[in-house]
Amino acid sequence: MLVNISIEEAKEILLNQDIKINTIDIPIVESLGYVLGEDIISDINMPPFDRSPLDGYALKSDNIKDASKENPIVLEVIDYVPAGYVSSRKIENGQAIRIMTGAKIPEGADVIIKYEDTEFTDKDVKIFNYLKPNSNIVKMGEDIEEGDIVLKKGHLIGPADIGIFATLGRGIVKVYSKPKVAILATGDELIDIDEIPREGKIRNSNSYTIAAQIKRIGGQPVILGICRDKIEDIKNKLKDSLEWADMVITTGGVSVGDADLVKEAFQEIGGEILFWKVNMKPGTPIAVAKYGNKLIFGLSGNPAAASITFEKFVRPTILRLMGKSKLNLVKVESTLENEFTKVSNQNRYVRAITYYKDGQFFTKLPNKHSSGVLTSLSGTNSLFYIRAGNGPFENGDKIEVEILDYPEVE
Ligand SMILES: Nc1nc2c(c(=O)[nH]1)N[C@H]1C(S)=C(S)[C@@H](COP(=O)(O)OP(=O)(O)OC[C@H]3O[C@@H](n4cnc5c(N)ncnc54)[C@H](O)[C@@H]3O)O[C@H]1N2
Ligand code: MOO
Repeated sequence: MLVNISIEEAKEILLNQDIKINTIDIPIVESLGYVLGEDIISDINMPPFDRSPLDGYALKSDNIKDASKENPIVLEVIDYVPAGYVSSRKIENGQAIRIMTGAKIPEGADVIIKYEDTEFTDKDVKIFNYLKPNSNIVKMGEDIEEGDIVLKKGHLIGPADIGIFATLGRGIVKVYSKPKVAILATGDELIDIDEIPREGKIRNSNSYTIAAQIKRIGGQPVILGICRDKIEDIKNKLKDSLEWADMVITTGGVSVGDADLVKEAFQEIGGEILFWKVNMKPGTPIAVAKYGNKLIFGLSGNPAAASITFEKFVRPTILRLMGKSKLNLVKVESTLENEFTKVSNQNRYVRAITYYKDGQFFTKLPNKHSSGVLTSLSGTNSLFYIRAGNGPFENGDKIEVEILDYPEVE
Protein backbone atom coordinates (compact mmCIF):
# COMPACT_ATOMS: atom_id res chain seq x y z
CA MET A 1 0.00 0.00 0.00
CA LEU A 2 1.33 3.43 -0.93
CA VAL A 3 1.33 5.74 2.09
CA ASN A 4 2.12 9.45 2.43
CA ILE A 5 2.33 10.24 -1.25
CA SER A 6 2.47 13.61 -2.97
CA ILE A 7 -0.54 15.36 -4.51
CA GLU A 8 0.94 14.82 -7.97
CA GLU A 9 1.45 11.09 -7.36
CA ALA A 10 -2.10 10.72 -6.11
CA LYS A 11 -3.48 12.48 -9.19
CA GLU A 12 -1.35 10.35 -11.48
CA ILE A 13 -2.44 7.11 -9.82
CA LEU A 14 -6.09 8.08 -10.19
CA LEU A 15 -5.69 9.10 -13.82
CA ASN A 16 -4.11 5.75 -14.64
CA GLN A 17 -6.99 3.70 -13.29
CA ASP A 18 -9.00 1.88 -15.85
CA ILE A 19 -12.59 2.67 -14.85
CA LYS A 20 -15.82 1.54 -16.43
CA ILE A 21 -17.40 4.36 -18.38
CA ASN A 22 -21.00 3.87 -19.47
CA THR A 23 -22.95 5.35 -22.34
CA ILE A 24 -26.70 5.82 -22.71
CA ASP A 25 -29.01 6.84 -25.55
CA ILE A 26 -31.01 9.95 -24.68
CA PRO A 27 -33.41 12.37 -26.40
CA ILE A 28 -31.46 15.33 -27.74
CA VAL A 29 -33.34 17.94 -25.70
CA GLU A 30 -31.94 16.28 -22.59
CA SER A 31 -28.39 16.02 -23.88
CA LEU A 32 -27.19 19.52 -22.95
CA GLY A 33 -24.06 19.30 -20.80
CA TYR A 34 -23.46 15.62 -21.52
CA VAL A 35 -20.41 14.42 -23.42
CA LEU A 36 -21.05 12.84 -26.78
CA GLY A 37 -20.43 9.08 -26.82
CA GLU A 38 -20.35 8.65 -30.61
CA ASP A 39 -19.07 10.44 -33.72
CA ILE A 40 -21.88 12.30 -35.47
CA ILE A 41 -21.48 11.75 -39.20
CA SER A 42 -23.68 13.61 -41.65
CA ASP A 43 -25.70 11.76 -44.29
CA ILE A 44 -26.81 15.05 -45.86
CA ASN A 45 -25.44 18.29 -47.25
CA MET A 46 -26.47 21.43 -45.41
CA PRO A 47 -27.89 23.38 -47.02
CA PRO A 48 -29.12 20.51 -49.20
CA PHE A 49 -29.35 22.82 -52.25
CA ASP A 50 -27.88 26.15 -53.40
CA ARG A 51 -30.04 28.77 -51.69
CA SER A 52 -30.66 32.48 -51.51
CA PRO A 53 -29.41 34.37 -48.44
CA LEU A 54 -31.56 37.40 -49.36
CA ASP A 55 -35.02 38.49 -50.46
CA GLY A 56 -34.53 39.70 -54.02
CA TYR A 57 -34.23 38.55 -57.63
CA ALA A 58 -32.46 35.56 -59.12
CA LEU A 59 -30.96 36.20 -62.57
CA LYS A 60 -28.01 35.67 -64.89
CA SER A 61 -24.97 37.75 -63.95
CA ASP A 62 -24.05 37.96 -67.62
CA ASN A 63 -27.32 39.87 -68.29
CA ILE A 64 -26.43 42.76 -65.97
CA LYS A 65 -22.81 43.35 -67.03
CA ASP A 66 -23.56 46.84 -68.29
CA ALA A 67 -26.05 47.83 -65.58
CA SER A 68 -25.52 51.25 -63.99
CA LYS A 69 -27.51 53.96 -62.25
CA GLU A 70 -27.82 55.82 -65.52
CA ASN A 71 -28.51 52.73 -67.62
CA PRO A 72 -30.45 50.18 -65.59
CA ILE A 73 -31.14 46.78 -67.14
CA VAL A 74 -34.79 45.72 -67.19
CA LEU A 75 -35.57 42.01 -66.83
CA GLU A 76 -38.90 40.20 -67.11
CA VAL A 77 -40.07 38.58 -63.83
CA ILE A 78 -41.31 35.11 -64.76
CA ASP A 79 -41.98 33.50 -61.36
CA TYR A 80 -42.01 33.89 -57.60
CA VAL A 81 -40.32 31.38 -55.29
CA PRO A 82 -40.73 31.54 -51.50
CA ALA A 83 -38.62 29.46 -49.07
CA GLY A 84 -39.76 25.85 -49.05
CA TYR A 85 -40.77 25.85 -52.71
CA VAL A 86 -38.97 25.23 -55.97
CA SER A 87 -39.55 27.13 -59.19
CA SER A 88 -40.38 24.94 -62.17
CA ARG A 89 -39.14 27.68 -64.50
CA LYS A 90 -35.68 27.96 -65.96
CA ILE A 91 -34.24 31.47 -66.22
CA GLU A 92 -33.27 32.48 -69.77
CA ASN A 93 -31.56 35.66 -70.95
CA GLY A 94 -33.61 38.75 -70.09
CA GLN A 95 -35.49 37.01 -67.27
CA ALA A 96 -35.50 37.05 -63.47
CA ILE A 97 -37.36 35.24 -60.67
CA ARG A 98 -38.46 36.93 -57.48
CA ILE A 99 -36.96 34.86 -54.66
CA MET A 100 -37.16 34.80 -50.86
CA THR A 101 -34.40 34.07 -48.33
CA GLY A 102 -33.89 30.32 -47.96
CA ALA A 103 -35.44 29.36 -51.31
CA LYS A 104 -33.63 27.12 -53.79
CA ILE A 105 -31.82 29.01 -56.54
CA PRO A 106 -33.79 28.53 -59.78
CA GLU A 107 -32.15 26.82 -62.71
CA GLY A 108 -30.28 29.25 -64.96
CA ALA A 109 -29.60 31.86 -62.24
CA ASP A 110 -26.11 32.54 -60.93
CA VAL A 111 -26.63 35.69 -58.86
CA ILE A 112 -29.14 37.21 -56.42
CA ILE A 113 -29.74 40.95 -56.28
CA LYS A 114 -31.44 42.13 -53.09
CA TYR A 115 -34.69 44.10 -53.19
CA GLU A 116 -33.14 47.30 -51.88
CA ASP A 117 -30.88 47.52 -54.95
CA THR A 118 -33.72 47.22 -57.47
CA GLU A 119 -36.90 48.88 -58.63
CA PHE A 120 -39.65 46.44 -59.45
CA THR A 121 -43.23 45.94 -60.57
CA ASP A 122 -45.17 42.66 -60.78
CA LYS A 123 -43.88 42.16 -64.30
CA ASP A 124 -40.34 43.43 -64.36
CA VAL A 125 -37.32 44.44 -62.31
CA LYS A 126 -34.71 47.17 -62.90
CA ILE A 127 -31.12 46.38 -61.97
CA PHE A 128 -28.65 49.22 -61.41
CA ASN A 129 -25.41 47.46 -60.71
CA TYR A 130 -23.31 44.47 -61.75
CA LEU A 131 -22.51 41.53 -59.48
CA LYS A 132 -20.08 38.69 -60.32
CA PRO A 133 -21.42 35.16 -60.89
CA ASN A 134 -22.11 33.29 -57.60
CA SER A 135 -22.63 36.52 -55.66
CA ASN A 136 -25.22 36.11 -52.91
CA ILE A 137 -25.56 32.39 -53.47
CA VAL A 138 -25.12 30.02 -50.56
CA LYS A 139 -23.64 26.85 -51.95
CA MET A 140 -25.02 23.41 -51.16
CA GLY A 141 -22.99 21.93 -48.26
CA GLU A 142 -21.61 25.29 -47.12
CA ASP A 143 -22.37 24.37 -43.51
CA ILE A 144 -22.12 20.58 -43.55
CA GLU A 145 -21.03 18.18 -46.28
CA GLU A 146 -22.34 14.66 -46.62
CA GLY A 147 -19.87 12.31 -44.90
CA ASP A 148 -18.45 15.01 -42.60
CA ILE A 149 -17.75 14.03 -39.00
CA VAL A 150 -19.64 17.01 -37.68
CA LEU A 151 -19.11 16.32 -33.98
CA LYS A 152 -16.54 14.01 -32.44
CA LYS A 153 -17.01 11.51 -29.64
CA GLY A 154 -15.88 13.27 -26.46
CA HIS A 155 -17.38 16.64 -27.43
CA LEU A 156 -19.22 18.51 -24.67
CA ILE A 157 -22.76 19.10 -25.90
CA GLY A 158 -23.86 22.74 -26.05
CA PRO A 159 -27.05 24.33 -27.39
CA ALA A 160 -25.79 24.57 -31.00
CA ASP A 161 -24.92 20.86 -31.00
CA ILE A 162 -28.51 20.03 -30.19
CA GLY A 163 -29.46 22.07 -33.26
CA ILE A 164 -26.93 20.06 -35.29
CA PHE A 165 -28.51 16.77 -34.14
CA ALA A 166 -31.89 18.17 -35.20
CA THR A 167 -30.52 19.27 -38.60
CA LEU A 168 -29.29 15.73 -39.16
CA GLY A 169 -32.59 14.18 -38.11
CA ARG A 170 -31.15 12.68 -34.91
CA GLY A 171 -33.73 12.64 -32.13
CA ILE A 172 -31.65 10.34 -29.91
CA VAL A 173 -27.88 10.46 -29.32
CA LYS A 174 -25.37 8.38 -27.44
CA VAL A 175 -23.78 10.17 -24.48
CA TYR A 176 -21.65 9.25 -21.50
CA SER A 177 -23.97 8.70 -18.58
CA LYS A 178 -23.88 10.81 -15.46
CA PRO A 179 -22.29 8.55 -12.87
CA LYS A 180 -24.26 7.46 -9.83
CA VAL A 181 -22.12 8.26 -6.84
CA ALA A 182 -23.05 6.73 -3.49
CA ILE A 183 -22.18 8.75 -0.37
CA LEU A 184 -21.77 7.03 2.97
CA ALA A 185 -21.11 8.98 6.17
CA THR A 186 -19.41 6.95 8.90
CA GLY A 187 -19.18 7.77 12.58
CA ASP A 188 -20.88 6.95 15.88
CA GLU A 189 -21.17 10.66 16.59
CA LEU A 190 -23.37 11.30 13.58
CA ILE A 191 -27.12 11.75 13.55
CA ASP A 192 -29.53 12.51 10.75
CA ILE A 193 -30.40 16.11 9.97
CA ASP A 194 -33.92 15.84 11.36
CA GLU A 195 -32.67 14.66 14.76
CA ILE A 196 -31.84 16.72 17.86
CA PRO A 197 -28.24 16.10 18.87
CA ARG A 198 -27.72 14.53 22.30
CA GLU A 199 -24.39 15.04 24.02
CA GLY A 200 -21.43 14.04 21.88
CA LYS A 201 -23.45 13.91 18.68
CA ILE A 202 -23.47 16.12 15.57
CA ARG A 203 -25.59 16.17 12.43
CA ASN A 204 -24.21 14.61 9.26
CA SER A 205 -23.42 17.56 6.99
CA ASN A 206 -20.73 15.98 4.80
CA SER A 207 -23.14 13.82 2.82
CA TYR A 208 -25.08 16.90 1.80
CA THR A 209 -22.09 19.07 0.92
CA ILE A 210 -20.64 16.27 -1.17
CA ALA A 211 -23.99 15.54 -2.85
CA ALA A 212 -24.08 19.19 -3.93
CA GLN A 213 -20.50 19.08 -5.18
CA ILE A 214 -21.35 16.02 -7.25
CA LYS A 215 -24.44 17.73 -8.64
CA ARG A 216 -22.54 20.90 -9.52
CA ILE A 217 -20.29 18.96 -11.89
CA GLY A 218 -23.12 16.92 -13.36
CA GLY A 219 -22.99 13.62 -11.45
CA GLN A 220 -25.89 11.88 -9.71
CA PRO A 221 -25.41 11.75 -5.95
CA VAL A 222 -27.16 9.11 -3.87
CA ILE A 223 -27.04 9.70 -0.12
CA LEU A 224 -26.87 6.38 1.71
CA GLY A 225 -27.15 7.87 5.17
CA ILE A 226 -25.03 7.13 8.21
CA CYS A 227 -23.11 4.04 9.13
CA ARG A 228 -21.87 3.38 12.66
CA ASP A 229 -18.19 2.69 13.38
CA LYS A 230 -18.70 -1.06 13.00
CA ILE A 231 -16.64 -2.74 10.34
CA GLU A 232 -19.34 -5.25 9.38
CA ASP A 233 -21.88 -2.46 8.86
CA ILE A 234 -19.46 -0.43 6.77
CA LYS A 235 -18.59 -3.51 4.67
CA ASN A 236 -22.23 -4.37 4.09
CA LYS A 237 -23.11 -0.84 3.02
CA LEU A 238 -20.12 -0.71 0.70
CA LYS A 239 -20.90 -4.08 -0.90
CA ASP A 240 -24.56 -3.22 -1.42
CA SER A 241 -23.82 0.14 -2.99
CA LEU A 242 -21.05 -1.19 -5.22
CA GLU A 243 -23.71 -3.40 -6.86
CA TRP A 244 -25.26 -0.36 -8.55
CA ALA A 245 -23.10 2.73 -7.94
CA ASP A 246 -20.36 3.81 -10.34
CA MET A 247 -18.33 5.14 -7.43
CA VAL A 248 -18.61 5.25 -3.66
CA ILE A 249 -17.46 8.06 -1.37
CA THR A 250 -17.22 7.62 2.37
CA THR A 251 -16.40 10.27 4.93
CA GLY A 252 -14.84 9.79 8.33
CA GLY A 253 -12.90 6.94 9.86
CA VAL A 254 -9.81 7.08 7.64
CA SER A 255 -7.27 8.41 10.10
CA VAL A 256 -5.34 6.47 12.72
CA GLY A 257 -7.91 6.35 15.54
CA ASP A 258 -9.37 3.22 17.14
CA ALA A 259 -12.63 3.69 15.24
CA ASP A 260 -10.97 4.42 11.91
CA LEU A 261 -12.14 1.27 10.17
CA VAL A 262 -12.86 2.46 6.67
CA LYS A 263 -9.56 1.40 5.12
CA GLU A 264 -9.87 -2.09 6.58
CA ALA A 265 -13.44 -2.28 5.31
CA PHE A 266 -12.25 -1.38 1.78
CA GLN A 267 -9.71 -4.21 1.96
CA GLU A 268 -11.97 -6.79 3.56
CA ILE A 269 -14.60 -6.49 0.83
CA GLY A 270 -11.87 -7.15 -1.73
CA GLY A 271 -10.77 -3.63 -2.57
CA GLU A 272 -7.14 -2.87 -3.33
CA ILE A 273 -5.93 0.25 -1.51
CA LEU A 274 -4.27 2.46 -4.14
CA PHE A 275 -2.97 4.91 -1.58
CA TRP A 276 -3.54 6.24 1.91
CA LYS A 277 -2.55 9.73 3.12
CA VAL A 278 -1.55 12.49 0.77
CA ASN A 279 0.88 15.23 1.66
CA MET A 280 -1.62 18.06 1.87
CA LYS A 281 -3.68 20.00 4.37
CA PRO A 282 -6.54 19.69 4.80
CA GLY A 283 -7.44 16.14 3.90
CA THR A 284 -4.23 14.25 4.65
CA PRO A 285 -5.81 10.93 5.57
CA ILE A 286 -7.66 10.28 2.28
CA ALA A 287 -7.74 6.59 1.29
CA VAL A 288 -8.61 5.37 -2.21
CA ALA A 289 -9.36 1.79 -3.18
CA LYS A 290 -10.04 0.03 -6.45
CA TYR A 291 -12.89 -2.46 -6.46
CA GLY A 292 -13.11 -4.20 -9.82
CA ASN A 293 -13.31 -1.28 -12.22
CA LYS A 294 -14.79 1.09 -9.67
CA LEU A 295 -13.13 3.47 -7.26
CA ILE A 296 -13.97 3.96 -3.59
CA PHE A 297 -12.87 7.22 -2.02
CA GLY A 298 -12.47 7.37 1.73
CA LEU A 299 -12.45 11.08 2.57
CA SER A 300 -11.75 12.58 5.93
CA GLY A 301 -14.66 13.34 8.22
CA ASN A 302 -13.57 16.93 8.71
CA PRO A 303 -15.93 18.96 6.51
CA ALA A 304 -13.30 21.16 4.83
CA ALA A 305 -10.94 18.24 4.33
CA ALA A 306 -13.72 16.20 2.69
CA SER A 307 -14.79 19.09 0.51
CA ILE A 308 -11.30 20.03 -0.71
CA THR A 309 -10.12 16.47 -1.35
CA PHE A 310 -13.35 15.99 -3.28
CA GLU A 311 -12.38 18.88 -5.58
CA LYS A 312 -8.79 17.72 -6.01
CA PHE A 313 -9.25 13.94 -6.39
CA VAL A 314 -12.89 12.90 -6.72
CA ARG A 315 -13.96 15.61 -9.15
CA PRO A 316 -11.52 14.62 -11.94
CA THR A 317 -12.60 10.99 -11.60
CA ILE A 318 -16.29 11.88 -11.87
CA LEU A 319 -15.50 14.04 -14.91
CA ARG A 320 -13.67 11.08 -16.50
CA LEU A 321 -16.71 8.89 -15.86
CA MET A 322 -18.75 11.53 -17.67
CA GLY A 323 -16.46 11.20 -20.70
CA LYS A 324 -14.67 14.49 -20.14
CA SER A 325 -11.01 14.92 -20.94
CA LYS A 326 -10.39 18.39 -19.49
CA LEU A 327 -9.96 17.52 -15.87
CA ASN A 328 -7.82 20.26 -14.41
CA LEU A 329 -9.10 23.30 -12.62
CA VAL A 330 -8.45 26.61 -14.38
CA LYS A 331 -5.65 28.58 -12.71
CA VAL A 332 -5.67 32.37 -12.74
CA GLU A 333 -3.39 35.06 -11.40
CA SER A 334 -5.07 37.07 -8.70
CA THR A 335 -4.31 39.82 -6.19
CA LEU A 336 -4.59 38.85 -2.56
CA GLU A 337 -6.85 41.19 -0.60
CA ASN A 338 -5.81 40.14 2.87
CA GLU A 339 -2.82 38.53 4.50
CA PHE A 340 -2.06 34.90 5.21
CA THR A 341 0.57 34.60 7.91
CA LYS A 342 0.77 30.85 8.47
CA VAL A 343 3.87 29.16 7.15
CA SER A 344 3.09 25.50 6.86
CA ASN A 345 5.48 22.59 6.60
CA GLN A 346 2.87 20.82 4.53
CA ASN A 347 1.30 21.66 1.19
CA ARG A 348 -1.87 23.55 1.87
CA TYR A 349 -5.05 24.37 0.00
CA VAL A 350 -6.61 27.51 1.39
CA ARG A 351 -10.28 28.10 0.65
CA ALA A 352 -10.68 31.36 -1.21
CA ILE A 353 -13.25 33.70 -2.66
CA THR A 354 -12.15 35.09 -6.00
CA TYR A 355 -13.95 37.77 -7.97
CA TYR A 356 -13.37 39.63 -11.20
CA LYS A 357 -13.28 43.41 -11.43
CA ASP A 358 -11.99 45.77 -14.13
CA GLY A 359 -10.15 43.03 -15.97
CA GLN A 360 -8.45 41.51 -12.94
CA PHE A 361 -9.03 38.81 -10.36
CA PHE A 362 -8.97 39.54 -6.64
CA THR A 363 -8.99 36.97 -3.86
CA LYS A 364 -10.18 37.14 -0.27
CA LEU A 365 -9.34 34.44 2.25
CA PRO A 366 -11.68 33.72 5.14
CA ASN A 367 -10.46 33.99 8.75
CA LYS A 368 -11.06 30.39 9.73
CA HIS A 369 -9.00 27.72 8.01
CA SER A 370 -9.27 24.69 10.19
CA SER A 371 -10.26 21.43 8.67
CA GLY A 372 -13.27 21.08 10.95
CA VAL A 373 -14.75 24.46 10.01
CA LEU A 374 -17.53 24.28 7.45
CA THR A 375 -18.89 27.84 7.49
CA SER A 376 -15.80 29.44 5.97
CA LEU A 377 -16.29 27.19 2.94
CA SER A 378 -19.45 29.11 2.22
CA GLY A 379 -18.89 31.24 -0.87
CA THR A 380 -15.61 29.48 -1.64
CA ASN A 381 -15.21 29.39 -5.38
CA SER A 382 -11.45 28.86 -5.58
CA LEU A 383 -8.45 27.35 -3.85
CA PHE A 384 -5.13 29.01 -3.08
CA TYR A 385 -2.38 26.40 -3.17
CA ILE A 386 0.61 27.05 -0.94
CA ARG A 387 3.52 24.70 -1.38
CA ALA A 388 5.15 23.55 1.88
CA GLY A 389 7.45 26.22 3.33
CA ASN A 390 6.06 29.11 1.27
CA GLY A 391 4.54 32.24 2.78
CA PRO A 392 3.61 34.38 4.61
CA PHE A 393 1.57 36.33 2.05
CA GLU A 394 0.62 39.95 2.27
CA ASN A 395 -2.26 42.08 1.11
CA GLY A 396 -1.57 43.01 -2.54
CA ASP A 397 0.62 39.97 -3.30
CA LYS A 398 0.12 38.36 -6.69
CA ILE A 399 -1.00 34.78 -6.16
CA GLU A 400 -2.33 31.94 -8.28
CA VAL A 401 -5.73 30.42 -7.53
CA GLU A 402 -7.55 27.41 -8.93
CA ILE A 403 -11.12 28.14 -9.90
CA LEU A 404 -13.83 25.75 -8.71
CA ASP A 405 -16.78 27.75 -9.95
CA TYR A 406 -17.13 30.86 -12.15
CA PRO A 407 -16.25 33.95 -10.16
CA GLU A 408 -18.79 36.73 -10.11
CA VAL A 409 -18.05 40.00 -11.85
CA GLU A 410 -18.29 43.02 -9.56
N1 LIG B 1 -3.38 10.85 16.13
C1 LIG B 1 -3.79 11.42 15.00
N2 LIG B 1 -5.01 11.90 14.96
C2 LIG B 1 -5.44 12.48 13.84
C3 LIG B 1 -4.61 12.58 12.72
C4 LIG B 1 -3.33 12.04 12.79
O1 LIG B 1 -2.53 12.09 11.83
N3 LIG B 1 -2.97 11.45 13.95
N4 LIG B 1 -5.07 13.21 11.60
C5 LIG B 1 -6.05 14.25 11.81
C6 LIG B 1 -6.54 14.73 10.56
S1 LIG B 1 -5.47 15.63 9.66
C7 LIG B 1 -7.81 14.55 10.16
S2 LIG B 1 -8.35 15.25 8.70
C8 LIG B 1 -8.78 13.76 10.90
C9 LIG B 1 -9.46 12.82 9.96
O2 LIG B 1 -10.10 11.88 10.64
P1 LIG B 1 -11.13 10.89 9.99
O3 LIG B 1 -11.09 10.96 8.53
O4 LIG B 1 -10.88 9.59 10.57
O5 LIG B 1 -12.50 11.51 10.38
P2 LIG B 1 -13.27 11.37 11.76
O6 LIG B 1 -12.30 11.25 12.84
O7 LIG B 1 -14.31 10.36 11.60
O8 LIG B 1 -13.94 12.80 11.78
C10 LIG B 1 -13.20 13.98 11.83
C11 LIG B 1 -14.10 15.11 12.29
O9 LIG B 1 -15.14 15.31 11.37
C12 LIG B 1 -16.42 15.15 11.97
N5 LIG B 1 -17.32 14.47 11.00
C13 LIG B 1 -17.21 13.21 10.61
N6 LIG B 1 -18.18 12.91 9.73
C14 LIG B 1 -18.91 14.00 9.57
C15 LIG B 1 -20.07 14.28 8.80
N7 LIG B 1 -20.63 13.35 8.03
N8 LIG B 1 -20.59 15.52 8.84
C16 LIG B 1 -20.00 16.46 9.66
N9 LIG B 1 -18.90 16.24 10.39
C17 LIG B 1 -18.37 15.02 10.39
C18 LIG B 1 -16.15 14.30 13.16
O10 LIG B 1 -17.14 14.41 14.12
C19 LIG B 1 -14.80 14.80 13.60
O11 LIG B 1 -14.93 15.97 14.35
O12 LIG B 1 -8.15 13.02 11.91
C20 LIG B 1 -7.21 13.79 12.69
N10 LIG B 1 -6.74 12.98 13.78
O1 MOO C 1 -5.81 16.68 7.03
MO1 MOO C 1 -6.76 17.08 8.27
O2 MOO C 1 -7.81 17.35 7.05
O3 MOO C 1 -5.93 18.60 8.24
O4 MOO C 1 -7.58 17.92 9.46
